[in-house]
Amino acid sequence: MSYKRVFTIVLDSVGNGAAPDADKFGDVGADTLGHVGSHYAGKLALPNLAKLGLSNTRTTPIEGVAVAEPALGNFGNMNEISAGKDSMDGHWEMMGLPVMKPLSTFPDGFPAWLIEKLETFAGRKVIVNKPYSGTDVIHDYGEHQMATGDLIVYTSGDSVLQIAAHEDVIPVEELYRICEYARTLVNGPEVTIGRVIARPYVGPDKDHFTRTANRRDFSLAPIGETALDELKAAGLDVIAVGKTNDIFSGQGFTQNFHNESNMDGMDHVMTVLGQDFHGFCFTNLVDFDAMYGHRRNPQGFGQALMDFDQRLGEVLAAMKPDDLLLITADHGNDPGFTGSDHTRETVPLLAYSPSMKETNQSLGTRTTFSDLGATILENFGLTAQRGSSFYDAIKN
Ligand SMILES: O=P(O)(O)O[C@H]1O[C@H](CO)[C@@H](O)[C@H]1O
Ligand SMILES: [Mn+2]
Ligand SMILES: [Mn+2]
Repeated sequence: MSYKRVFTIVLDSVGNGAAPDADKFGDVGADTLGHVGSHYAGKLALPNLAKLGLSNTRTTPIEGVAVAEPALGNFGNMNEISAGKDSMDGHWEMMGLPVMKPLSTFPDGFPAWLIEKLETFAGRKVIVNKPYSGTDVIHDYGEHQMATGDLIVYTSGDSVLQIAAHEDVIPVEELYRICEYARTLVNGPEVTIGRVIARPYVGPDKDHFTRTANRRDFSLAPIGETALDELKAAGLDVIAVGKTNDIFSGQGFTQNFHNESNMDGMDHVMTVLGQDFHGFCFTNLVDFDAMYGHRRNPQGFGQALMDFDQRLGEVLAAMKPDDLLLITADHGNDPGFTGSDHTRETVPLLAYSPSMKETNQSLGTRTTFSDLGATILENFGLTAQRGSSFYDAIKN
C-alpha cells in the first residue's frame, strides 16, 4: 500500500560533507554537519536524528551523534547536479527540475541599466550594490538609510538580488512592490537571477538592527513542469510550509503556511499532521542557513539542530502508519568554513515511517536530488520526468 501522506522537511543548508564536484565551487573540505559537531562547545544531543540514522550516513560520525544500531528508518545521501548551490537549485532539483545552466551572478555589482531602472521605479537612490553579508550591510548602511531613504541593494555568491529596508523608512508593502518590479527586470534572457529577496529590518541604531520575518523571496518562475505540478494535477493536496511556496512562485501548491522561524515552521508541520489530507507536505526550515550558516556560527547552528530534534520527536510520535517522512537539505553552509556563502555539499537523506517493512537499510548516495521527487511521484502512482525512485526500498 502506498503512503497517504508524505512529509519532506528540508533543513536548509544542513550539508553532509563536500560534494564530489566541490572543487568547482572552491568548497573542498566543507562539511556542515561534521563541523557543527566538532566546533560545538558542549554536547550536541540529537537523539531523534540519531535514531533515524543521521550518523549512519557518514564514514565519520558527527561528534555527539551516535551511529544507530539499528536505525529506525532508511538512510543515505544525495548529490546535486544543478549548476548552482542555492536554495532554488536545490529545491527545484528535488522536484525534478535541476537548473543546468548557471544563473547570473554579480561579483562586481549589478549593471548600471538595472540600477537606474530600480531607482526610477522606486524614486529612491540605490546604495552599496555589491556582494555583502546581510547583517553587516544593515550594520554599515542602515543608519544612512534611515537618514536618506536610500535603497540598500546587495548580492552574494548566489544568483540573488537582495534589498534591505528599514520597516519604518520603507514600509514592507512598498519594499515588496519594488522587489516585484525588480523581478520583472531579471527574468532573462539577458540577465536571469534566481531570487530577488526582500530583507526588511527594524531597530533604533546600527548596534540594534534585526531582520524581521517579513523576508520574502521572489523566485524565477519554474522553467518547466515540476513534481509539484504533477501531484496537484492528479488532484492531490500539495502543502507548502515555509519558503518552499516562494521558491516555486506558489506553482503546484494547494495550501501554504508562512514561517516566522524554525519553531513556527514545526508548529505548522504539527498542524498539517493534524489535518486529514492525501498528498505531499513540503517544508523548509531556513534558520539554519540565514541565522547561523551565513553568519559562520557553529554554536547557534548546533543549538538550532537540537531545537529541531526536539520537535522532531513530536512529529515521530504523531505520525500514522501510512505517513512517510523524508528529511534532507538543499545545499551546505558550513559554519566552520571560510567566507559567508553556501557550500557545495552532499546532503543527508533520512526516510522513516512507523510502518516501514525494511528498516536500517542504506539508500546509498543518490546521483541527483531528483530521486526524492521521483520517489514521491511513484508513491502516488505517477511517473517522474527525472531521477530514479527509491520507493521500492522504503515502501510499507
Ligand atoms: O547575508 P544574507 O542577507 O543572509 O544573504 C544570504 O542569503 C541568501 C539566500 O540564502 C544568500 O545568497 C546569502 O546572500
Ligand atoms: Mn537554502
Ligand atoms: Mn542561504
